[in-house]
Amino acid sequence: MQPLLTLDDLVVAASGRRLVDGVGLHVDAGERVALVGPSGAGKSLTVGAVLGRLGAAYDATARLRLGDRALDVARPTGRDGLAAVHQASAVALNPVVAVGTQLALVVRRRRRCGRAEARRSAVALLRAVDLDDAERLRRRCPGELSGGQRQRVCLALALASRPRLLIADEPTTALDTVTRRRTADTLDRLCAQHGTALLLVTHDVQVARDLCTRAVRLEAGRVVGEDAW
Ligand SMILES: Nc1ncnc2c1ncn2[C@@H]1O[C@H](COP(=O)(O)OP(=O)(O)OP(=O)(O)O)[C@@H](O)[C@H]1O
Repeated sequence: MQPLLTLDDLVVAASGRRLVDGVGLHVDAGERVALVGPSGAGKSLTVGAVLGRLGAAYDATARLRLGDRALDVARPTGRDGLAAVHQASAVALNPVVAVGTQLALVVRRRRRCGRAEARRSAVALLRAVDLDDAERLRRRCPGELSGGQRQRVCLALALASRPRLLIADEPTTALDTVTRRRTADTLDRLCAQHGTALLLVTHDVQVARDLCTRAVRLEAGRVVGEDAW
């Protein structure tokens, strides 16, 4: 079977330095893979390249495929079926628009449905990420939510497009221990429910073990090993 995502020989350089050197990995449909390694190992640059979001400061080359599509690591186009959530996702929320409205917009873009249906879907998505009292919460702007609630809204936004692959870059790192556990459980349940594949960036081996079945280990910009459990 063809992997859902294949990355081969990723090289990322900036200011004349090779920061990522020949990284390769694959994720099968519905599979959950962790990208682990110490700070500075190249995890974020690797997923940035997969998302085509590295920006002009970097020179990046690789062979990258999503299903049968070849993608360019230097541009974010052609990523249908792929969604991302990261540690700082919450800052990308529009601070002056109610979170329910932001979600409904994504739903409408994807499904071309009416406003009422999009609003119902937005509430359902907020409930799906275990946000209590979704009906009331949808009317609030991001600043009126806690950090953990905002991170869940970001997860709901990522899942609103019904991705085949979710890339989660340290999605729980900024949260306290209890909220981290709850968010990891939600991620686990939602991926299982929808058969969504997961590429999880984490430096927390326990989170990797809880959520994934395989880990690719990075160090100093190179793959140094793989673990499966
Ligand atoms: N624009 C840049 N110029 C020079 N070095 C850079 C640049 N961007 C990133 N780096 C370096 O590239 C290396 C890999 O960075 P990356 O953010 O991918 O690490 P990471 O594994 O995600 O680390 P962390 O877990 O701390 O987020 C780091 O040593 C970082 O300092």
